Amino acid sequence: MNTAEWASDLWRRGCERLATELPEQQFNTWIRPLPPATVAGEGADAASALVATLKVPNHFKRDWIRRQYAARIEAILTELAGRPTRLELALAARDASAAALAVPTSAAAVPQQPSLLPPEPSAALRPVVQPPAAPVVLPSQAPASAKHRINPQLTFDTLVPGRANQMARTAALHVAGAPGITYNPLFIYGGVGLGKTHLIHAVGNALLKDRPDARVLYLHAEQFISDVVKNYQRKTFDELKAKYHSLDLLLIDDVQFFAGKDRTQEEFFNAFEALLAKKAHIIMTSDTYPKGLVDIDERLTSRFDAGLTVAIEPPELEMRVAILIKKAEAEGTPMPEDVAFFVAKNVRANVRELEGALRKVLAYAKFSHKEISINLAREALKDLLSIQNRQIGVENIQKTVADFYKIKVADMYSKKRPASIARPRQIAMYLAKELTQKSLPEIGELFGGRDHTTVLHAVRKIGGERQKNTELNQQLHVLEQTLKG
Ligand SMILES: Nc1ncnc2c1ncn2[C@@H]1O[C@H](COP(=O)(O)OP(=O)(O)OP(=O)(O)O)[C@@H](O)[C@H]1O
Repeated sequence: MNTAEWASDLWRRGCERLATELPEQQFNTWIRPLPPATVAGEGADAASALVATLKVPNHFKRDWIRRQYAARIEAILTELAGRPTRLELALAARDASAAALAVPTSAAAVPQQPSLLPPEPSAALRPVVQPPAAPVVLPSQAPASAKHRINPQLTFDTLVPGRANQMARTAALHVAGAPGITYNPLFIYGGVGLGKTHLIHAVGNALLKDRPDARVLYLHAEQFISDVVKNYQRKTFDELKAKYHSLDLLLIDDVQFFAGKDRTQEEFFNAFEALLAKKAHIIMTSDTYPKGLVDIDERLTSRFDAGLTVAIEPPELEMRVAILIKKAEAEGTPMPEDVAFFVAKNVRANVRELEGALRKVLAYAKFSHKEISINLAREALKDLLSIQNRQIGVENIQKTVADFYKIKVADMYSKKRPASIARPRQIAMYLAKELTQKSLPEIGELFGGRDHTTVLHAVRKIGGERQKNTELNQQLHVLEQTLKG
């Protein structure tokens, strides 16, 4: 096993272990999306420490992972490697290997001997948990190597509409009907499993239905990165250009993966400009809004934001019910509404989890030869429900929010009023109201004997601000997901 394989294997095993230790939700939110880890020091003196470097896309995630998981990751890697292993969390572009890359400032400035350049830092180590394999579609004119299918199941018809995806769906429908005109680029962001990939496939499918000869390409950002690396190594820049610059519609998933990949960003910038100039449409997805992206060149992020940026939120109860009913029907096993409500009330995080729960219920009904009922669903989802039903306590909310904003838990009960303390306290009150059954006076009591009107004020203030302030909204999502763990 060579060094890269050894490091990759170590990280893979570390992830497997973490996946068994952490609630699925936390693993999926914090560990699964991480780009590749590199490990330095292996193979040297067996007593010396290894340094595992994980690249994280922004300060926010770095701080959270450092506080919540770094010690455990270090302990696991130390055990698996049999050597002390220190964890470093690097903002993608600032680590040494990325900084060492010479980056051409324009396509014309590409070095004459690109093979002398090292590949993108992550090229040697693939992420352990890959993003879902990305189907690609190109019509007949496309280079043969890139001919694959877009997923025909992911259409507007199979996408359940709701408040959570209303804006994004409307914008996507608009683009599908008249690509290249308005909302270009369309930037869709939101948490894991909320339907971003589904939505952009739906645009591709719709356009191809109208115009079967349209050149449509769907790909995950990781594939773009490896395409750039491959073409640089082979010096086939024309192929790269031919593939991307000639499209009518480019659908690119998870652009946060471009963080720190300067050469990739350069090529994407070129493709982006070429496509917009010829009125081809670009739709991107990401886990955060353009200004929240870190280590992506500002000239790119400002362009990302120049068309329309829309969020997809976690689905509300009615939408979750509708999704369950529709998907059960598609499986040929209708789900009674009361059962759908029961499942939807208990599985709240995202659509992917909802699908997982549905699969369990359907399989349970099939193998036990029983009708689908609430009792059957309760039995089928026993493990999941025991986790969900773990009460979220106000104390846990106070601790999580205090950790997150780096204040003392004691400040949650104190009378201190500086904004750096008062605001996290208001956020904790808001979450306490949202995530627990406690009344306003009870919450006030748990926050150092405050009056219920103070709690009400905080709940209204944070609730109102979250509608307008994307950064706050994002932070609240992260806190909610972590607390629901
Ligand atoms: N509104 C919806 N109606 C029907 N199915 C949905 C809806 N939203 C999501 N899904 C389904 O949920 C699953 C997860 O969705 P998808 O892969 O599109 O999420 P995502 O936001 O791209 O997540 P990630 O960032 O983790 O890739 C898919 O099977 C998708 O078809």
